[in-house]
Amino acid sequence: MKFPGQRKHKHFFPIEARNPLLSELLPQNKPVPGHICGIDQVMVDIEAHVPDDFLARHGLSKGHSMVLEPARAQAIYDELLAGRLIVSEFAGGTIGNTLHNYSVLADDRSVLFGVMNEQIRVGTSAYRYLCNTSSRVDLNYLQPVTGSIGQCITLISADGERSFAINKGMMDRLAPAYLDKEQIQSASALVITAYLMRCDTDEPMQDTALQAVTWAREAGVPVVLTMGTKFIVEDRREWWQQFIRDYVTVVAMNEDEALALTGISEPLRACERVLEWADLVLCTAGPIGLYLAGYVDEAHRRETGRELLPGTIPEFNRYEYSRPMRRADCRQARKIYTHIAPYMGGPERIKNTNGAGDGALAALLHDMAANGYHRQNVPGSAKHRAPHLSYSSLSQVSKYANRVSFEVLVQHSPRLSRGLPEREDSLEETYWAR
Ligand SMILES: Nc1ncnc2c1ncn2[C@@H]1O[C@H](COP(=O)(O)OP(=O)(O)OP(=O)(O)O)[C@@H](O)[C@H]1O
Ligand SMILES: Nc1nc2c(ncn2[C@@H]2O[C@H](CO)[C@@H](O)[C@H]2O)c(=O)[nH]1
Repeated sequence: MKFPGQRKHKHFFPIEARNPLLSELLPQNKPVPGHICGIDQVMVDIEAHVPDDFLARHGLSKGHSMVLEPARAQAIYDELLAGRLIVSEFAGGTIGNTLHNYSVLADDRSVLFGVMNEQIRVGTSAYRYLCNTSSRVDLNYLQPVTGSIGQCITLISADGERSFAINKGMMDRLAPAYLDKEQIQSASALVITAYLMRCDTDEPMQDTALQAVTWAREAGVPVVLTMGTKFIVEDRREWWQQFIRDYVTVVAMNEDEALALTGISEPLRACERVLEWADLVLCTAGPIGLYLAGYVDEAHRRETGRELLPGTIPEFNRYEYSRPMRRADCRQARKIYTHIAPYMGGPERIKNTNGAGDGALAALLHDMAANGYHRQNVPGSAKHRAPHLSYSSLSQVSKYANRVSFEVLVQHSPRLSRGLPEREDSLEETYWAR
């Protein structure tokens, strides 16, 4: 596994160096490998650039994701095709993107649970999906189906905002029998999306997701939930709050989803509320940057070296140099927060914002998985005197997450085509320099 973020040499993982002392301490000479698991509605993104009246004409809501009747989705597709407006067909799905980006950033294995066409012809959506997925994403557990994976018509407006119209195909047909308990219970994290819960009542996806989170919870594997779109949350706010209380360790959302979930529009206050139900919160806020919120035990808190920030919670970033912990692992839990403005003030030109949030989450997952990996391989390290959720501080993770979002904004697809530049050897120093 690569080190999360790009740091100076002194911070690099010692475990790859084959330290002879370490080899004696550990029964095995090879580092124990880690992995993360995710469940997704397997789909491709079919991207087209359209004026806003196109969305209005087709009854689509800007910025959101709607599942359409197949005939309606087909009509949109045909119109785009006739107008030669389709620019690409690329692997998508919010969890597929997150796992792919995780594998690219961490150079580590991730396991995707989902469906895949039993027979694949060159050039079809299923073929595109496989072509555009990192070889570090393990696709061996996919459930074969007769029928197609989903198609997500991704409509990009002039301002870079994206709206989704989905032709679901067989994407919600994933049955619990195609999960692997052992893989889930030995993972560093299980990632799911709220989208999984909007399947039809006769489709198994919701039950499958519930089975997976139950197994993860049983084994103490962090469950990471990304909210998807505000509409899913708005419809069942109480249900989601209870779901998070019951199963979820980390919530990832943008400020609209935060509002839908908590009724609070200010991201910091919304994060504070979500901390009543979960242990760690990532809230992206477009051009405002992003917030991370979590808990630390008073005995392990670390004060920031940056200036204290004003906000609805005054000096909220005071302990942002702390590494987050589960609330239940703290003797005296304290809420901690950090905020970071967009990397380098944001890109000069945003290609499209699709997947910027997924990118930030992949970075957070990388740091969490790195912590598990390090704990397994160097269990006696001072880093693990307390059970932290991440390897780095809240502040450092936010920089890394933001840096990855930036990389997604300046490229075309939500999936990273390569990792971050190796020579960016210190985030601290290069962070604000253009
Ligand atoms: N207009 C912008 N200018 C500068 N940075 C931006 C802009 N939009 C997004 N970002 C960066 O990308 C991150 C994530 O963006 P955003 O809040 O739009 O995610 P999202 O809505 O969850 O996206 P998606 O659902 O497509 O993955 C932000 O925290 C910020 O760092
Ligand atoms: N799993 C899933 N992903 C979606 C849905 N709608 C949009 N997305 C994905 O969200 C990604 C951006 O976050 C895009 O690449 C889309 O493929 C949905 O209903 N389910």
